[in-house]
Amino acid sequence: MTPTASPASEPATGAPVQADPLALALRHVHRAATELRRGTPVILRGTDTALVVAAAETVGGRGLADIAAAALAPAVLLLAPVRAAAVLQRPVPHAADEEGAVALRLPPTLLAPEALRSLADPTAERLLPEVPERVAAPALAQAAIALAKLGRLLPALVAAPATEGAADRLDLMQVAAADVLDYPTTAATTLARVAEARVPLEDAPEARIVAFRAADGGIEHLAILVGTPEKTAAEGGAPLVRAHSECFTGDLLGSLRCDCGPQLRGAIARMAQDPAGGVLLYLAQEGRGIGLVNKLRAYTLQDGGLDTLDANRALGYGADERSFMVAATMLRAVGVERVRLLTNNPDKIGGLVACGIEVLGREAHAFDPNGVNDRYLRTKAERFGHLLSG
Ligand SMILES: Nc1nc2c(ncn2[C@@H]2O[C@H](COP(=O)(O)OP(=O)(O)OP(=O)(O)O)[C@@H](O)[C@H]2O)c(=O)[nH]1
Ligand SMILES: [Zn+2]
Repeated sequence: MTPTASPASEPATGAPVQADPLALALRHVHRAATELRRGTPVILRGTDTALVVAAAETVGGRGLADIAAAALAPAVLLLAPVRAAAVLQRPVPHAADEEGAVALRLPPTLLAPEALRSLADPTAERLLPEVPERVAAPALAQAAIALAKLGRLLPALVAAPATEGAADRLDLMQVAAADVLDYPTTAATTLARVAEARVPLEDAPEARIVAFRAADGGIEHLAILVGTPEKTAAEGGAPLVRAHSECFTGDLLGSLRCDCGPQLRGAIARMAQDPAGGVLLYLAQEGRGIGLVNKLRAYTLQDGGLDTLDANRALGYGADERSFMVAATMLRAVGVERVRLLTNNPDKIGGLVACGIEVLGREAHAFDPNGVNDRYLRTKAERFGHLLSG
């Protein structure tokens, strides 16, 4: 740079360079989700409304004071329908839905960090001083629930319509509700290759790892290329592909609660034996997209009698929060668009096909129950429709 040149972010005229709008939207949403994780409120903006929200799981006295200072009307608690039904101790219409938000009035006894955590978390339930009453949900409630989920927090938020100028006055971050709702799709479409290396594996000496990062700067997804799948694809063939969602407990620690560890190692070994080679997509979608902390909570609920699907719903999450658009984008980036898919899950086939990947066939990928994961595997077959034979 010459001494007279403008900074790299500005052209010679001095006018600011227009940042990529998609990258900007992602960055805002990512920062807003991080604010919620810290217990700081953020302001969601619609076309003509604004909602100040904080996560019930993390908010403290300071955050609640900011909400009170920003609010046009008393704060309510937003919950996913299934969690709301549990708190109200009665069915709520559409409580089986995984979409939607229910609002509860927050009397002063419940507008306190401890009580809010009890309302949010079915694994931390204590006797509440009173049962709250249902009220109409404010505009943008659905985007608030979506933002908490993106932060891998319990989908439970303190919320109030915000006054004009509250963001500047209280130094709170603002984010467009539409950007929050579009985030998963936008993040998947901005994935880019950022690093690549040869990594010989015990079961697959010819392996390479390619790392992908979305424009939000969030956690990376990995593609493990075994053998020469790109060559197979270039010649019109279909390599083996597995879309494997991250499982810290199963993949890394050898947890017996699931079948992820054997599926991961088994897929790599199988690809190494296949002349067409393979691609294992290691997707940062821990716990079917609910995150590790919530998966541990789901395990606690499963030890109390719920199965894996109902445990997710009791936390306020859907049965499966994953999108396979990330997987499709990565496959396209490595030149593989026709695949033989290693899976038992028909939703993965449908998800990839919907994103333009041609699935020529399914290869069963089932391992025997281990004495601990028997119920988990049974639930996957009975309630998720997993196919357990070729
Ligand atoms: N929420 C939740 N997630 C779990 C539980 N057990 C395992 N998981 C997660 O489920 C994901 C495993 O899914 P996959 O093996 O990729 O896929 P699948 O849906 O079982 O389909 P397959 O391709 O047949 O294996 C990982 O992210 C695990 O962390 C559970 O009890 N609750
Ligand atoms: Zn697992």
